Amino acid sequence: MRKVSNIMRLALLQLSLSRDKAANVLNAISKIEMAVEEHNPRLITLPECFNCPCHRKYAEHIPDGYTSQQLSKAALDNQIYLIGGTIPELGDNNAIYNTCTVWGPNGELLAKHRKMHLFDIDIKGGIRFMESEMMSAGNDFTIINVDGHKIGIGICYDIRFEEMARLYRNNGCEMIIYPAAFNMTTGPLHWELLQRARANDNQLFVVTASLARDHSAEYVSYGHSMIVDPWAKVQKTADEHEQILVDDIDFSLVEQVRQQIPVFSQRRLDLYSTEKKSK
Ligand SMILES: NC(=O)CC(=O)C(=O)O
Repeated sequence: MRKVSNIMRLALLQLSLSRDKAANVLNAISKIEMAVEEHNPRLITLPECFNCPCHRKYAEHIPDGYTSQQLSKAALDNQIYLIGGTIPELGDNNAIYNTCTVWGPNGELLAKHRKMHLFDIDIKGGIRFMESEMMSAGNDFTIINVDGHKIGIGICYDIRFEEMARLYRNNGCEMIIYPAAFNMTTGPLHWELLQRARANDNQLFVVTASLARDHSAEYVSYGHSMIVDPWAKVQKTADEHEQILVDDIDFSLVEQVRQQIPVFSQRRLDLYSTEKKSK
């Protein structure tokens, strides 16, 4: 697809999470409207688990469930591309997935990405989390095309897996978007580091949208939604509070860094490789 423009305006919505799922969806919709009215972005991204914790009791079918229908309408009403954070998806097999939906300006479901790497960690004196006790892992990579620009989708813990980002780069992506919610143990240590590492390794934009921090919540999110450019520079970042982060992406930076530091053509593929396996 022909590139319409090298500049794309993004809005990242760093949202608070209440205990009321419908109120969380309404909050997202009103922040989408606010972002569009004030900044006219082409693409808006919501955080991981933006409407509820990832539990079976909240799970919905996609695209027929309540949240999907609201996101579809919001994309259509506001004529935007919408990366719909994540919601717990009830799959046909009765399994639950942590799933990101992607909506086009006509309200159509362009893609859904099921978190591929489940967040199972046990840090002594820090956080223990076993996502696989509730959720199943997705098996598919997701690349969308917005105005001729290929964008890969990952979810939170997926960012730790360099091979996945590399595969997106190898398939032509200029950006990877991760709806996310790091925590107060790993956030200060790894949040920015991982984004800059993925951006640097693959010479593309890395974009994250996080939940806002709430110390009274069972899971305390780190916040700090971020845009990192292909030079691995933090282009823009939020603090920990609920907010709308807006900036223009200049995709010509991708080509610029790839030309000036041509690591991809300098790789020794005669000695090593990273390939997608067929199922
Ligand atoms: N919450 C996650 O999926 C990932 C995370 O917090 C981390 O990798 O650290």
